[in-house]
Amino acid sequence: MAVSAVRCGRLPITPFFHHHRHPLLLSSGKDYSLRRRRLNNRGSKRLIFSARYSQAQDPFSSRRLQDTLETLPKLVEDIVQTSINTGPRGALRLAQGIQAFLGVGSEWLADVSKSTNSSVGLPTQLQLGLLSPLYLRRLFERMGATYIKLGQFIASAPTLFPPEYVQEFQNCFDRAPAVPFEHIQKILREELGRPIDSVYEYVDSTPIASASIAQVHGARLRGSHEDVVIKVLKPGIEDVLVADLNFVYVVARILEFLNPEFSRTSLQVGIVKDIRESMLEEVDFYKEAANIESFRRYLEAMGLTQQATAPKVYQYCSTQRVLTMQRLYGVPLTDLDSITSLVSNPESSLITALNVWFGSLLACESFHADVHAGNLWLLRDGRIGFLDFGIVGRISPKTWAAMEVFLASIATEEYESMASALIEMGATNKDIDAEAFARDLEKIFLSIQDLDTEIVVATARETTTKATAVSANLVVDERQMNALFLDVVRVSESYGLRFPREFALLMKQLLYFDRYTRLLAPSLNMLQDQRISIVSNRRSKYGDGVN
Ligand SMILES: Nc1ncnc2c1ncn2[C@@H]1O[C@H](COP(=O)(O)OP(=O)(O)OP(=O)(O)O)[C@@H](O)[C@H]1O
Repeated sequence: MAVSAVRCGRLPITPFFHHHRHPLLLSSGKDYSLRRRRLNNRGSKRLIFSARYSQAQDPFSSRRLQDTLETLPKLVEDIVQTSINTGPRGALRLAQGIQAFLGVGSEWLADVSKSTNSSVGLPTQLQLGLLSPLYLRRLFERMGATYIKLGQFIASAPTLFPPEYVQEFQNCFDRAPAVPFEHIQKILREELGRPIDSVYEYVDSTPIASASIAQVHGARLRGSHEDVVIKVLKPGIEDVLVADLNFVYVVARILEFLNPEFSRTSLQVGIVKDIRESMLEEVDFYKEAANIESFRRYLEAMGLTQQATAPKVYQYCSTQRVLTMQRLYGVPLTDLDSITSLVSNPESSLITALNVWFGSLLACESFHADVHAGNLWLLRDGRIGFLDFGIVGRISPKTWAAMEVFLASIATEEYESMASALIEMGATNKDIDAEAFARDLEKIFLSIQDLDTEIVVATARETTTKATAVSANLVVDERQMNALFLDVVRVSESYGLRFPREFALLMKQLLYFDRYTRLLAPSLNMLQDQRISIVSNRRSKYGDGVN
């Protein structure tokens, strides 16, 4: 089926939240586009929810204050112990931190002086100083590895952080200056325990990529002459991580001390533990290698190796700090021009990628939780390539079953089942008024009509019949869609629900996929298309499911 779409100022897009109240079916062959812009002021036009927000107890009531003071000695002891563990690397990191702080501080001052020259007052962004989402994000980028990951974690955890921060941190990019090649060579020699040229015919001195944690170089294996890439952990990164994670831990402890409500919002146990674990996993390439291998086993077991692949890992030249893997050749799935030169039907490549990924949610021990544009490729041989298994998630069948109902309910606009699916997923010990919850969810989705919307008309030609069907979709832009999702989370939380991290990881992933869909298959509705099996029918066939 050939698909083309009318561009309406932006890229032709199809919504993930397809709103079927609005489809506009037109007579065949006639392209039509309509742009609809309505007042879009979500800040002032807040929805009124019937939920009761639980009143946090005053943290400084006399009883509470007494309790809090009793925990002070433990806090001081913890902080002292953590500082001792951090050692001299703490001082070095502090110096780097001050440098980053001064850098972003001077950017802020420059912006303030520009604003004070204008007649309009100081924007809120500037009033908040370095704590505003924008400057904090810039500060994090300058602070490197831990903070960039922390920033990306904030972006992927709308259940835990304020929406303005979640949105701003979606722009938190992980690029870092390359480490000189001599340092990389030294690490390779030490890790391999033998001369580099006994393992590789050559290693390209110019890196393919350099991020905060690792650097990637192209190479060729001696003997088999296979093309590989070597991912090398940057020198000293573990020290930086230990110092930073300890610092984050201390901050969390202090926050918890000042406001014990934090412990209930799982800041302490949840966030810090999660960041600590997932970051420490990312600096252990044995873990990444194991994730890749498990994904390859899944492809093998499901007979999907003709459709998709992940790079083969060469164990004999991989260690905790060096990962040697098969070099894949292809283009990122978002590079439309290159993709159309490789395949005639980008839509079917996208459908394959979606099916393989959805299939892995339960059939594989872990799912790839970071399939952003750079990590999902269309290979020269037409297969889909999955890269970078540093961040993975694990989902229980119970959560996924509820997630399936939730996704289906978005498509069918059944708010009762949406409410019960969310209740099923979110941990709570309260009794929830499911009906009121469903009504509040409905309000959110009805509010989609207040968004800056656009109708995209797609013509889809059935190649066999040559008939042309024209359909239209109401679309919302990505940020607004995030806002919509955040509204769902916020109203759910107002009913006392707390979602597991995997819920946020899944939603983030769906938003990435939505972006690919808009680009490659504008008339495809990911949640409704029969060719995409979101509802896992393969679950029982491969025994490695997680419980
Ligand atoms: N097997 C491979 N074949 C070809 N290129 C690769 C391969 N693995 C990595 N690369 C290249 O190196 C880049 C960075 O690799 P990878 O994503 O694994 O590292 P990272 O440090 O985790 O980066 P990020 O977190 O930004 O994705 C990829 O975007 C890709 O261009």
